Amino acid sequence: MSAFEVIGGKRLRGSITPQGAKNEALQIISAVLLTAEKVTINNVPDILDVTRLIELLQLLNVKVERLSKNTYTFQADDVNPDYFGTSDFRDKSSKMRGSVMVAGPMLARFKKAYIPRPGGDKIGRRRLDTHIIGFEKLGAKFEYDEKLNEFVLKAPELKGTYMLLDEPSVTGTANIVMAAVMAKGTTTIYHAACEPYLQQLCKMLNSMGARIKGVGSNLLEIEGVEKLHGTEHTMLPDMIEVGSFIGLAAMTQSEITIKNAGIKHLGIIPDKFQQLGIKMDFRGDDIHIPQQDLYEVQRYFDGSTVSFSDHPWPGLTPDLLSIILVTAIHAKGSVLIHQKMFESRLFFVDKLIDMGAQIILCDPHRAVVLGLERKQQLRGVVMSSPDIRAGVSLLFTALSARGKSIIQNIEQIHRGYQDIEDRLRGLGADIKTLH
Ligand SMILES: CC(=O)N[C@H]1[C@@H](OP(=O)(O)OP(=O)(O)OC[C@H]2O[C@@H](n3ccc(=O)[nH]c3=O)[C@H](O)[C@@H]2O)O[C@H](CO)[C@@H](O)[C@@H]1O
Ligand SMILES: C=C(OP(=O)(O)O)C(=O)O
Repeated sequence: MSAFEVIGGKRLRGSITPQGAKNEALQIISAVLLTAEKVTINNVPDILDVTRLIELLQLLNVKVERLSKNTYTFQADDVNPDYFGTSDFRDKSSKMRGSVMVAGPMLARFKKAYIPRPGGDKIGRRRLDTHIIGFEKLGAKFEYDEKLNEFVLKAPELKGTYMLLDEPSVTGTANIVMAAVMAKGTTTIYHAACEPYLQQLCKMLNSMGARIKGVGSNLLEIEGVEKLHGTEHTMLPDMIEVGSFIGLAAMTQSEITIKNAGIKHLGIIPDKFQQLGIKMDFRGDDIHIPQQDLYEVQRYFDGSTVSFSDHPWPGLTPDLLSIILVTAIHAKGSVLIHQKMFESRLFFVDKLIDMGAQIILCDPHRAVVLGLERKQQLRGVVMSSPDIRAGVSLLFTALSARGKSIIQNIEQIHRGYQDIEDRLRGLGADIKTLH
């Protein structure tokens, strides 16, 4: 297994361009199964989870052509649904969360779907109830195979209906939308997730002939159509990468410009980093972060301590809380980080404490960070990346620490960050891979 070796404490400088969005890519690439016609997708991030999903589609007999590093065409005109339900499919699905989203399109087009236990980050319970209940409401029958740990769904006919989701699950909403676009009649989904990932999925489906209204809200109305046709779609810049790079600039006291950041799709993300005291200028679609020796955390109007907690869109995405946590380590002031959705995403603070950070883990969901105000430096240590966002947070913390750090298990980071070593080196970081 490879590791990064990082010599920290250097200021970085330059420009960096975010990749196409990981979590959008997983939805969009699954959606190519909904038509027999050709679909062209631009700005596909070259990351492990995407490569694995594309491999899964190829095994389902989808024709895949790579036109350039980040542009692909897909044609699902001769799909082999028998690959579903094989042990190879189960094995490959268990390596990423995104695999769960081939179920919606398969159900819509081939009347049958298998959902083995998906992979993805081990960050707490990640139930699939919203997906399964949504499919059931559309008319699918399911069985759960306890031995194989797999849901088997059958739906000779999907029928539109009203549903109020138990929670606005991101992948769950995407799956139900994809199952509903060719169902008979109208499907109404209330309490739907509405992240930019979903807005982009709906936009793409509408350009394929679907009839989805309410895009961007938590009330979607989908009028079923007979069939969908081909299209061309371009992925948005990855908002989690944009947030990550803002944190990196501040932590390493660097001047960095994030090019083509997709500012209008970032929602509350820039405001949250501004609350940490980080200055930024918006120049067209670029975000310029000036070099700042110290940033001071704001307080609420009543003078109380600021807390950062996750919330479904348009609230703060849970995927940025680990980055916000490590960014707060060097700040002037204290913050509470409250990770509501996942119960195992904060344990990586152990390693940060080893490095010299002042953090109190109150319980699995809450941590208080007492900013060091640049009065103390962090020291490099050997650590292992537990999940994708904690991994990149540890990497950036290592770049802000004195001396050498080793970050093991970097496959977790490569799941979601394209060419991260080269891109950081382009900013002047001292980083190399140890094989
Ligand atoms: C491939 C992909 O797109 N993964 C993202 C997707 O995962 P994913 O779609 O798996 O996440 P879900 O939206 O289903 O929910 C994640 C967890 O949060 C809980 N939950 C969810 C909504 C809510 O209002 N309250 C609540 O507690 C769920 O029970 C679950 O345990 O969305 C997550 C939440 O933004 C992100 O962290 C993941 O990066
Ligand atoms: C939790 C994440 O990914 P996944 O859902 O693919 O595990 C993430 O992208 O932060």
